[in-house]
Amino acid sequence: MDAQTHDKAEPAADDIEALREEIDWLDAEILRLVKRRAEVSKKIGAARMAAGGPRIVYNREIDVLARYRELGPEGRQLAMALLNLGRGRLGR
Ligand SMILES: C=C(O[C@@H]1C=C(C(=O)O)C=C[C@H]1O)C(=O)O
Repeated sequence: MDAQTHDKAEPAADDIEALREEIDWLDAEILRLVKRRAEVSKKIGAARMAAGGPRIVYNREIDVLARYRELGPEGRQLAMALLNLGRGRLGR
């Protein structure tokens, strides 16, 4: 069995617990990064608005949407959720 075949094989029941641990770790990392992203985005928005700039910079948001395009419709939803989280109360 080559590495590729092995990668595509179903995990044995014994592997499930280890894979779940990896998912738990990944979710914790994703949550940490999403929270940090929202914090940074809010900081930029507050600084820009304090300087009299706009609340939203559409060309930057289009770039963000493009980054997630490879994930299809879910990528768009994910990118929109990230952008919305960064707006916080500023965007409501
Ligand atoms: C963070 C910024 O402010 C807003 C938030 C963005 C984001 O969360 O990626 C992108 C563009 C802006 O509408 C920015 O201008 O870079």
